Amino acid sequence: METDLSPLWISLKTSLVATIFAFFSGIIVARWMLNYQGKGKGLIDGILTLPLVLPPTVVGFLLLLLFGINSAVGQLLMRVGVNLIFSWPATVIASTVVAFPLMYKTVLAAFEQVEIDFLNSARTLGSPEWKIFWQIILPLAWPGVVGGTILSFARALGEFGATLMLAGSIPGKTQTIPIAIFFAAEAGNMRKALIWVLVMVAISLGVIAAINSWSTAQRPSKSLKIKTNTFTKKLLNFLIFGQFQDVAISENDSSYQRLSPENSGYSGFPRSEPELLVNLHKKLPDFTLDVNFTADKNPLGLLGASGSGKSMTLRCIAGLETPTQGRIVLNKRVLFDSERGINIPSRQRRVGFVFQNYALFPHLTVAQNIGFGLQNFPKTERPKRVAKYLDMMQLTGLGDRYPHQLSGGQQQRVALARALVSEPEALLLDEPLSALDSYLRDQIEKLLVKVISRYEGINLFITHKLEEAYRVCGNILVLSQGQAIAYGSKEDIFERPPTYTVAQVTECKNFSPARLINSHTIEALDWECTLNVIESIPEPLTFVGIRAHQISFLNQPHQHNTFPCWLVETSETQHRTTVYIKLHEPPKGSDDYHLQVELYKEKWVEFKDRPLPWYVRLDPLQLIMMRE
Ligand SMILES: Nc1ncnc2c1ncn2[C@@H]1O[C@H](COP(=O)(O)OP(=O)(O)OP(=O)(O)O)[C@@H](O)[C@H]1O
Repeated sequence: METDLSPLWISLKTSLVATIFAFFSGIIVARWMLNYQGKGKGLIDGILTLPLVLPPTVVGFLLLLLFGINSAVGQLLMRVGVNLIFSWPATVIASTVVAFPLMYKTVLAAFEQVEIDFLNSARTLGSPEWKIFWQIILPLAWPGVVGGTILSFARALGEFGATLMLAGSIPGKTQTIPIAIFFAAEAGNMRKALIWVLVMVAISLGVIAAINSWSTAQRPSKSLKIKTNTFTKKLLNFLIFGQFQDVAISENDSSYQRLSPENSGYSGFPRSEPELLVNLHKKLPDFTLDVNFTADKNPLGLLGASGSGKSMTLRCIAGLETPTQGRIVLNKRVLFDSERGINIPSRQRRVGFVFQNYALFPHLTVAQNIGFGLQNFPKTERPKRVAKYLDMMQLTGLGDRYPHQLSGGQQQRVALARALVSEPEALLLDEPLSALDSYLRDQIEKLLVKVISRYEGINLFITHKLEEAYRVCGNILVLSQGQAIAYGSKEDIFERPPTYTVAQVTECKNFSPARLINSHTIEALDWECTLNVIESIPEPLTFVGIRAHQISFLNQPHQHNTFPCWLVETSETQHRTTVYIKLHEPPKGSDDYHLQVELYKEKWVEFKDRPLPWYVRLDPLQLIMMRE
């Protein structure tokens, strides 16, 4: 008996075409839903997912209502001579409708998994949203897209109820394998049904094997190790550098040596003194940011406790967050003005951003990462610029590696090169050294200081390390609970912090409430002493403080502001000892101390065995008088 193989071909043909439709529509709709923030998002998502949860016969019935000859669509199609019902296209429609939600849901989930910092990073590098989608979101979500495609194919292949209702069971025309199995079994032809069942099982096993192999391929992406094949790499080269072949990036390229701002093709860098004016008000549910400052060529360090609003300030300047009110002007260009309704998108701000976690694109090589921000530059110039910055950041020879093949320090330098390569007018660094160990930190900090000193734009630098801020920046802005509480040269901020909070943020350890006695004398209430002062006393005086390393011990009480003291306890780091002391009388316990003094170990070893009491001097020149 000759076997009619038409159900196999119809099934494969239908599933394939339905998968192609589901593939494109799923990606397009998922992309749209990713950005859609309007009303009814949940409802729209529910409607799009409905065919996944409804019984297929219900879907088939609804499709009949939509496309049947009595419906508006059916009537319209009839007028042009098309009757969809009980035709092969009807099998495709039914399969597409049931396969679509699987594609849409899987792809949307994959899109949502792409880290927001990758997208923000691409935005600050000047990429429009459609490029970000093609070059970042889609490649990173690709394993999910493939998984969704395989699932959609499997669902389309197994479709039965909706197809039967809309397309019927016409052998050689609309009869698919699942329908053939049903009718064979119903007619008592168990042998025929079994053969189709075995065919289905074989195809299903093939699909499961495909899903498994893709899940395995997807797993490395979690550790950001994306496998990129040669074709993908070339394609990305084409998208980024404008050429398919591997981009020759060599520091020996003579044309690279000739590159200078004058012949670089870029003419946008302002020749006048750079200036950034920031006046920001941003209201969040549990936090309000209110800062107002200017920055010039001198690097500005942003200091403040965790959650004080440092990152939010940088993100508003870069256009990654929108202030509720305010104005941001960079080199006379208004980037944001709430009153005039101006909000320049991030990609047009010409602001380079280095993220705390670097946000290097894991599927792009080092050269492609650095070249990502150069897509508006002439094609011939891009590799030369990349080579220049590879060299500047001591990354020569690493252009072809992927981020996961680099050390933390190398990744940091790539992030810096990527932010700088297009010569932005401002460079914003959000704790750029925080992920490095102390050895690398020192090395990269030196490089950073060198690079920043050559950089001609505005530089804002967030750090939690005071020494780092002191070494890298000329000016300091101190934030506390969303407010700028001090702003000035680093010397002023560190030597004369105006308030208790600024002194705390700049790591002053010793404080006492204080009261004015006369223009040269104050009383330190907690320390139970009277102190002579030299500097002018602020009004109203509330606190006096002194930094732990600026307190000295004497052998004899022979000067002003010298008091007998007793040792309470000590704590040690590898080079320094912190000594806790009680003034005027012996301590009653380990918490009973007035001051902490920091000494180099050698000095402490010299001193520690001397008989008590010792004498401690609070130098009038080192006293910090604060208002609050
Ligand atoms: N998208 C957001 N929605 C609501 N609140 C937010 C959002 N982003 C930040 N915040 C809040 O804004 C405040 C400031 O956050 P920000 O990240 O600027 O702090 P930070 O000073 O940079 O802290 P850290 O030093 O820990 O990075 C925090 O209280 C934070 O919870």
